[in-house]
Amino acid sequence: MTNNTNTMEREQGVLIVLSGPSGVGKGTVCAALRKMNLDLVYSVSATTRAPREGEVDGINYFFKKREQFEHMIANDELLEYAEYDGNYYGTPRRFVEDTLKDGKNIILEIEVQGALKVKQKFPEGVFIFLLPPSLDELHNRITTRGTNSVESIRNRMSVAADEIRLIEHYDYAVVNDEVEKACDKIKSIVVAERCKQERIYTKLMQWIGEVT
Ligand SMILES: Nc1ncnc2c1ncn2[C@@H]1O[C@H](COP(=O)(O)OP(=O)(O)OP(=O)(O)O)[C@@H](O)[C@H]1O
Ligand SMILES: Nc1nc2c(ncn2[C@@H]2O[C@H](COP(=O)(O)O)[C@@H](O)[C@H]2O)c(=O)[nH]1
Repeated sequence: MTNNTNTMEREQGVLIVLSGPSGVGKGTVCAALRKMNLDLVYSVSATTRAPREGEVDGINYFFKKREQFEHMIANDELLEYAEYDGNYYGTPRRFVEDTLKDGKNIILEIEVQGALKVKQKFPEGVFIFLLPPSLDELHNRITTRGTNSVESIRNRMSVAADEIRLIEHYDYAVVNDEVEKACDKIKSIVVAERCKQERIYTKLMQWIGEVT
C-alpha cells in the first residue's frame, strides 16, 4: 500500500504462527500452503538436532552445534527458542522483523512453548493450533513418518497432551484430518486477517487525511 504524504510508514505484514504437537502435519500443511501461492514468507528455524535424510541446511533448518546455538541465544539473535525432545529449536529474529517491516506476511512453524513466547512479543500475531483427528492418529502419523526413534516418539507423545491443553491461548484451531481441507481453512484465516489489517490501515489513512 502507498504511503500517505509525510505521515505513516508502510503497513506491517501479518505474523502467523502455526503450531501443534509433533507429527500432526505442520510441515506437510506448510508445504501444501506454499503451492497455493498465498504471498507468505516462511521462516526457517535454527536447531541443534541432526538433519534427517533429505533435509537441507538453510532450507529445512539452519543446523547448528549446541555452542553455536547458545551463542545465538547470548547475542539475542532469536525471537524465541525452546528445548524440545533433547534439542534446541529457535526462530531467527532479524529475518522475521525485516519481513514484517517490509509489509510481507510471515509464517512460523514452531512448537507450543515457543509460540507462547512469540505471543508475548507479538500479541497482534495470528496463532493457529493444528490438531490431529485423535491421539491414536497422531501416534500413527509420527510412527509411520519413520524419522524418530521409539524413545523420541514416546517423548513427543508425552508432551502432546500438555501442548493441546494450551490451545486456549490460540486464536484458531484447525483439525488436520485431510491436508487439503486444513489448508483451505488456514487460507481463509490468512485472507480474513489480512483484510482486517488492511481495513484498519485504510481507516487510519482516511482519518489522517481528514485531520491533517
Ligand atoms: N492430513 C493427514 N493425513 C494423513 N497423514 C498426514 C496428514 N498430514 C500429515 N500426515 C503425515 O503425518 C506425518 C507427520 O507429518 P509432518 O512431518 O508434516 O508433521 P509435523 O507436525 O511437521 O511434525 P514435526 O513437528 O515433528 O516436524 C507425515 O508422514 C505426513 O505425511
Ligand atoms: N519453539 C520452536 N519450535 C520449533 C522451531 N522450529 C521447529 N520447531 C518445532 O520443533 C518440533 C520438533 O521438530 P522436528 O523437526 O524435530 O520434528 C516441532 O514441533 C517443530 O514445529 C522453532 O524455531 N522454535
